[in-house]
Amino acid sequence: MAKVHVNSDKVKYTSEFIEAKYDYMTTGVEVDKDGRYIATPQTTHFTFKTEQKVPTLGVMLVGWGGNNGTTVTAATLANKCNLSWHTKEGLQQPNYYGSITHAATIALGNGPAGEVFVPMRDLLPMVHANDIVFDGWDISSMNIADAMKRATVLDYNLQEQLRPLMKDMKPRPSIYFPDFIAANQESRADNVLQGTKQELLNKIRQDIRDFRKSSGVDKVIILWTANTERFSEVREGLNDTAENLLNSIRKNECEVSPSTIFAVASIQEGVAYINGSPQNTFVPGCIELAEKKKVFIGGDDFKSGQTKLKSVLVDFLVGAGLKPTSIVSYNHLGNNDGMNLSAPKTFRSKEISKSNVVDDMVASNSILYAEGEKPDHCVVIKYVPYVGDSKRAMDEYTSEIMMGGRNTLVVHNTCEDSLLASPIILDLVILTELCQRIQYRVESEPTWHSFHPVLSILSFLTKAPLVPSGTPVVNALSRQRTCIENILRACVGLAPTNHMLLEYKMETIPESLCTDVQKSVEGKVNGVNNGLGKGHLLNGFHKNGFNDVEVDPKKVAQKLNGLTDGHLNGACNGVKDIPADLEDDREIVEMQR
Ligand SMILES: NC(=O)c1ccc[n+]([C@@H]2O[C@H](COP(=O)([O-])OP(=O)(O)OC[C@H]3O[C@@H](n4cnc5c(N)ncnc54)[C@H](O)[C@@H]3O)[C@@H](O)[C@H]2O)c1
Ligand SMILES: O=P([O-])([O-])O[C@@H]1[C@@H](O)[C@H](O)[C@@H](O)[C@H](O)[C@@H]1O
Repeated sequence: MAKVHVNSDKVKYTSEFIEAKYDYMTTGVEVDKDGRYIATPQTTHFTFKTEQKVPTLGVMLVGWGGNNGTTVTAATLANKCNLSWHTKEGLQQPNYYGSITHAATIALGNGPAGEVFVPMRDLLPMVHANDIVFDGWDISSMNIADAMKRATVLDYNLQEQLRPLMKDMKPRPSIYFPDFIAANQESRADNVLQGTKQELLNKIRQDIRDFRKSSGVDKVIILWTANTERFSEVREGLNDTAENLLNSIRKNECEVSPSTIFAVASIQEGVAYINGSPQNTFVPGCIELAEKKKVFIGGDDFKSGQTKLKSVLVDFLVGAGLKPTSIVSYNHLGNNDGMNLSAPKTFRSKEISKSNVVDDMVASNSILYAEGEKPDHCVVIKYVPYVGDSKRAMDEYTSEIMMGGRNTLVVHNTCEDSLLASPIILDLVILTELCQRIQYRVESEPTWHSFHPVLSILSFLTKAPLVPSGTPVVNALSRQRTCIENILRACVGLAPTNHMLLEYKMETIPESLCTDVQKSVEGKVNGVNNGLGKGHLLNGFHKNGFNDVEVDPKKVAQKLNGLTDGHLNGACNGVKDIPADLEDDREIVEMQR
């Protein structure tokens, strides 16, 4: 049960559903014959319905034995068992930092003491990471405890505590086509299925059914965190339609990749599939199959570090009217992913996903950029074994500023790749599962609908967001996050967050916007012109040197105006003099202004 309860006649809570009426307000834009933008406000009346029951969730990772797969498994076990461990800095507690569904908050609204922030997960019932059951496949047979050791991501003291819990976790044999990943991966490929592509597809489907049965979970989601593959060729007759793709698998076509076979198997089993790597798993035929089967798919390529920062910095620069003209992104890392990316064909997949992330932001500002104009953008990735999973990203952003000026930002960003990717894996599967429990209808139509099978709400978590055909690709991180927040808010009938905070910007506040203390304090304090704006009261006097006055705004208002509790809770009424014992305080405030 979610902890936030919306008090509205438009929101109905039952044991089974949360049902919320929501007016979706947008703006239609047309350009008239004179070149003017004609903006027309539009309102669509939605009803959202969210199942309250949170299922038990099984997550099958392709590449389970890798750095990300072992780390996310270990992290959930450490949190679930509340394992702490000694490091040179002291005793470390487990946490889910980096996960927006476990460690991020949203601004719910305004209370007596100002804005109220609540955990994002408190809006709607969500799976907790502690409860996820992991399974999966790997071309390496190493058990997950030994693979965790191989990954050298987590502290030894923690690994030793986790070993008993993970040593019996064995990745299932997987599909291995050497041509799709770097040749340097062959040495670990001792856990490989044999057979035609159709036989492999059938085996993966069998694995999914076997896991669902043996684990007893209510739902399964499959996520690819195996090595980056080269791009598959997209060709008419091969994979351009669902039918052609299925025929190509039946005909054992060599150009069908392992990841696409996994995706097809997942979709055919009605299981959502997420691609954490940059390759084009979702060839057109695979997307069509997902659409036909109404199964969620999402991707591509976790947005974890260097690119995540890029989608913030470029958004800031362009949004501020500054013109990035050159972006150089270099990084080196020493994990197995880095070794796999040292091959040109697999690097190319990553180069594409890391390079397209600025396109939407650049295209949003025709003042700065002419049609088709883009900043120089270079991506370099080098394999340096010694640094392991601790990727070093170095970026240089050069921008044109006013009157021919230049600004250059240089960033050094040490990204512990798997510790940044693991919370993203959790958010991907938790948000996907939540979306499976959300339905909507428009106006009073009888039919309930689900989100489009291509789950573009996941864009915040991916470098190269997969979106429904013909819809916009948004990479700006702030917009992506606000999209998630506002969709969750809509599901409980709350208006989208807009950061306007009009309540705190007006000379007089409409009755409907006042909270009790604001009414009592604002009306009386401003009246005596002592400069004690609500900001002072609501932020606590102690910040302004009033150490002897309670921080609680209600008590402060009472003290300021000798008000009874009844006054504080009442409507705005006449201002009284400041009691003598606070007279001297007013002078301090005047000085502070
Ligand atoms: N911050 C990050 O770590 C980050 C960010 C974005 C994307 N990614 C992507 O996530 C993926 C995993 O990253 P990692 O650091 O865990 O890499 P990793 O090399 O440690 O793990 C990949 C695992 O996949 C296995 N594997 C390879 N081909 C397979 C197949 N066909 N079936 C099953 N298993 C297979 C390998 O044996 C290995 O254990 C990579 O594609 C990487 O590009 C990682
Ligand atoms: O997410 P991000 O930090 O921009 O990109 C990362 C790359 O810089 C890194 O080289 C690669 O190994 C990771 O898989 C990840 O893709």
